[in-house]
Amino acid sequence: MSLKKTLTIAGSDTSAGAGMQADLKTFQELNTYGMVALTAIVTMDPETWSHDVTPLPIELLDQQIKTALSIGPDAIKTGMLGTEEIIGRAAQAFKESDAEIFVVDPVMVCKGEDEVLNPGNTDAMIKELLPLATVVTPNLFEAGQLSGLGKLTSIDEMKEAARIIHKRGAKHVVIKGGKALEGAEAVDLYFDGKTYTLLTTDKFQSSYNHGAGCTFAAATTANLANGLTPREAVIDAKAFVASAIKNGWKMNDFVGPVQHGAYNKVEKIDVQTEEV
Ligand SMILES: Nc1ncnc2c1ncn2[C@@H]1O[C@H](COP(=O)(O)OP(=O)(O)O)[C@@H](O)[C@H]1O
Ligand SMILES: Cc1ncc(COP(=O)(O)O)c(C=O)c1O
Ligand SMILES: [Mg+2]
Repeated sequence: MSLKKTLTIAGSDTSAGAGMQADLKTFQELNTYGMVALTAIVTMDPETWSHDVTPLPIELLDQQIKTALSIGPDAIKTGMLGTEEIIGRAAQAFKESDAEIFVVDPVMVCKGEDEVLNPGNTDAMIKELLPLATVVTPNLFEAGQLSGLGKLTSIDEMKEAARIIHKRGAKHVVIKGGKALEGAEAVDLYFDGKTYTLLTTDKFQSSYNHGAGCTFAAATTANLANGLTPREAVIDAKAFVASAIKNGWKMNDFVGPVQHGAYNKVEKIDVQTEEV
């Protein structure tokens, strides 16, 4: 059987819990052939863990995309894009490809950093990426930005944001309440244009959750490439990332990555679904 091919257009997280490293590990765990077009390299100061983001020359991104498209990805995912120009290139890459699946993880901030990567990016994401997205996976903050509603604090507000983001063109929307929404459970909201469904697991006490968002979107991408419906793909991705978070580990005094292989190698976690 030939493997489905999954391409991520994303940044490199040198600590390797998030970014393209998370994507490739997840693509591999879910039996797809993972490929990368790299946008930027993120390094961390060992003393403070503050992040430096160094973009790659745009010509080099163009060359990578050309190579990757010649191999014929079945599904394309975006992660950290960083600039409006790169957002435009990612949209163009999907349009030029034969892929029918486009998963947009609208990365605006890194966990532990409160600085938005580049405020102008939000408009470019709305204009260029949302109309193409099969699934978009904002966290609570990003959903507030993409919908224009600002800070979201309740399921009702998440529903309103999902409706607006869907209207802006994304076919399926998952707003990750995750770590940011108060409560004893980790609740995400899935909207397919008709029905709102809450996806819920226990909220694990782990603060070793670096890379959770990338891992969730990468698992969604691989699941779609492997033929799951969008609803099945996001429910299974939620189970995949829940195992990864529960089994996250302490890397140093600043950060702990998720364990990308925990779903296959340690335990599977139940996801409750409820229409609201
Ligand atoms: N403590 C936790 N326990 C269980 N699931 C979590 C926890 N924190 C986040 N998640 C889940 O991990 C996924 C990524 O969410 P989140 O960490 O909010 O995204 P991001 O990394 O993009 O900010 C979501 O499915 C979310 O519900
Ligand atoms: C290259 C890169 N992409 C994406 C992210 C976002 O990671 P998360 O999955 O924790 O939202 C980070 C965070 O450090 C990163 O370095
Ligand atoms: Mg994220």
